[in-house]
Amino acid sequence: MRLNQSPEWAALAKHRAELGDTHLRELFATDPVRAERLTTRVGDLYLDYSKHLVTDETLGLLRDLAAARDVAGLRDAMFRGEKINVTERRAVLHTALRAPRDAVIEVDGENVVPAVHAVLDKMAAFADGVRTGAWTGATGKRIRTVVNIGIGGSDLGPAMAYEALRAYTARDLAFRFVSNVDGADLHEAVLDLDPAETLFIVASKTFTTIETITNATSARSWLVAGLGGDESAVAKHFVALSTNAPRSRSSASTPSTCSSSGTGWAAVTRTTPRSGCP
Ligand SMILES: O=P(O)(O)OC[C@H]1O[C@](O)(CO)[C@@H](O)[C@@H]1O
Repeated sequence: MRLNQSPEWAALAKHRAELGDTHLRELFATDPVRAERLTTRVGDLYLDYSKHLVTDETLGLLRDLAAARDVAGLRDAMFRGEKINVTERRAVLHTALRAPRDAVIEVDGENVVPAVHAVLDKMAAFADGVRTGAWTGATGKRIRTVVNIGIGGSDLGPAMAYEALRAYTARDLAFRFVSNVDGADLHEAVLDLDPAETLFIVASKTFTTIETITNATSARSWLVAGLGGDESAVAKHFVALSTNAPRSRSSASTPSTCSSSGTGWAAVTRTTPRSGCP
């Protein structure tokens, strides 16, 4: 049964209609401790839903809906590593990405935490190299601008992380995000950049997304043209962020890029054509 056809959904919709034009001011006036009652702490997060149009009845109806859809059961299945992503038939282990090194999270009987940390370590080592200047562009110049090419979650995710952690970014590095397949987006993003100082991150979970591959291919042409036609320069200016290691390795835009062991954990790593994948 679809969510919006369930009796619990209908009860919520009816309740919403009954609330009508009730104003938050009325809810605060009739319940002076509302601000204390309808707030909670979860770890570092302070959640304040007192300023939403909710009453005790609303919360009860929401709980009924969650119970009817087995949210708690699915949450537990997620933590157990069961394949609750039914469209991709895979586990949804965002929890594993945040787990400490010594945690044990099993998928199909295998603890995935070491694989996650191996990828995180690789990503950190690469990022450190860019920040310190140990990783340079093909001409030996330091990387000054990082351009993320991706769409949907592969644009919003990196952009959100950048916005959230902006205060901690290296101030001698600039970051740009290209997602629109309209060539104007990439054109404007690289207009004032020196290819010798530019690193492209091609972010795509599947590495099959037409907009991203199109933009990456255009970026590659811009880079090679800007560096005097030197195709080998691509290896120092493109990395892939993907769960599809084979595809990202063979991509024309990131021919020298390796992902991790194909474990399904997103990886951003690279190598030179000479050294092969680590
Ligand atoms: O990361 P990918 O595989 O390039 O996909 C990009 C986006 O395209 C979608 O698959 C569909 O819009 C989104 O779910 C995803 O964020």
